[in-house]
Amino acid sequence: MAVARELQSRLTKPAGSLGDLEPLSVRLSGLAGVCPPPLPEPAAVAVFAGDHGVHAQGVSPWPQEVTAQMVANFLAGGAVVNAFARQVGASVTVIDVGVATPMSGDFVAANVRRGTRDMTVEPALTRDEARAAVETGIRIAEQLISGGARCLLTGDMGIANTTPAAALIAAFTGARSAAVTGRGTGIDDATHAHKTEIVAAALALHRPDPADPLGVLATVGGLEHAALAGFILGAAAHRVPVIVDGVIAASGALAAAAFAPDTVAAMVAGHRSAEPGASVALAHLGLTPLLDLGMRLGEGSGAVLALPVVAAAVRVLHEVATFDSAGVSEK
Ligand SMILES: O=C(O)c1ccc[n+]([C@@H]2O[C@H](COP(=O)([O-])O)[C@@H](O)[C@H]2O)c1
Ligand SMILES: Cc1cc2nc[nH]c2cc1C
Repeated sequence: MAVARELQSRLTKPAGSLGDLEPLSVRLSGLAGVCPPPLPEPAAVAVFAGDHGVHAQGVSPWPQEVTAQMVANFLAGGAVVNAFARQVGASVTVIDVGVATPMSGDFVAANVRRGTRDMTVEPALTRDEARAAVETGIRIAEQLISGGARCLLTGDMGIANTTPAAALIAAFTGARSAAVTGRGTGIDDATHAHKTEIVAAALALHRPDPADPLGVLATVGGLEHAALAGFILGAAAHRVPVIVDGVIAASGALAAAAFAPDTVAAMVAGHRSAEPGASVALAHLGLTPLLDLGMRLGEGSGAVLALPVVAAAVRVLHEVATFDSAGVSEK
């Protein structure tokens, strides 16, 4: 990191003129243990899909079957994340960690159970189920890295999954339900008020202990949230940067940081999701999002859009001339 900072100071640009890209390039040098660090390519998106028992509480306007239908859409290449991934040259891998509807197709089959239990009634998962999903996330990260990926991007699909994301963010940050519960795919004021109460009720029922991340994931989390936590742990363990997408990924990132605080060093916040909990989570992690486009789609869409920004931050260290080499006068 010291070498990267010193190199940044000699490049042909005023110090600090690349804003957040400069500390990002320094951080990625530290992560890789070399300056300049490798370009973040090839890049691989992993979309973890799951369903949620809390859907029965009327927290999302969409039917649960949409999760499986969107998995088919990802596999056919027709979703937004596919279009964005083609734009930046990233691969897309889809993993079923907990979809309720039976499916066939070319996804990674790692279904732990067909949807979580309703967290307002009982723990969403057993500790063993949560652990299985975390381990799937680790395994997917390791497989993508051993296949050559030098940057991982988080993706998620799960109707109603912004509700457990809000509960996880409240549990790990101590924020109130009202500060982290948002409108998800788009709900009216009455449904939003109801969803905020559902999150508060689940937290009051389970009183999750933030020092026990597996317990938090099991009581108020989801299978894709747990898998995303593992995916981030796997990336960090291999010193590969992981671009965190929206609010679901941010809740998984909090779990990863609770398991192993050093993993934050591998995280890059791709964008600021419109979902309020995302900003609460990123602030808790000390991460500044690269993009702020008012997006709230998920699937990994915001992470994929941020990839060229991460690549550009690294490319500066590889290619930009120094004042000395280019014969440019210093101030
Ligand atoms: O990534 C985000 O910040 C984000 C914000 C709002 C919605 N989503 C996506 O929308 C779905 C969950 O929304 P909901 O309203 O059903 O909880 C799920 O498939 C997420 O990927 C994702
Ligand atoms: C259509 C649709 C696409 C999505 N992609 C991620 N979450 C989604 C939710 C819906 C409803």
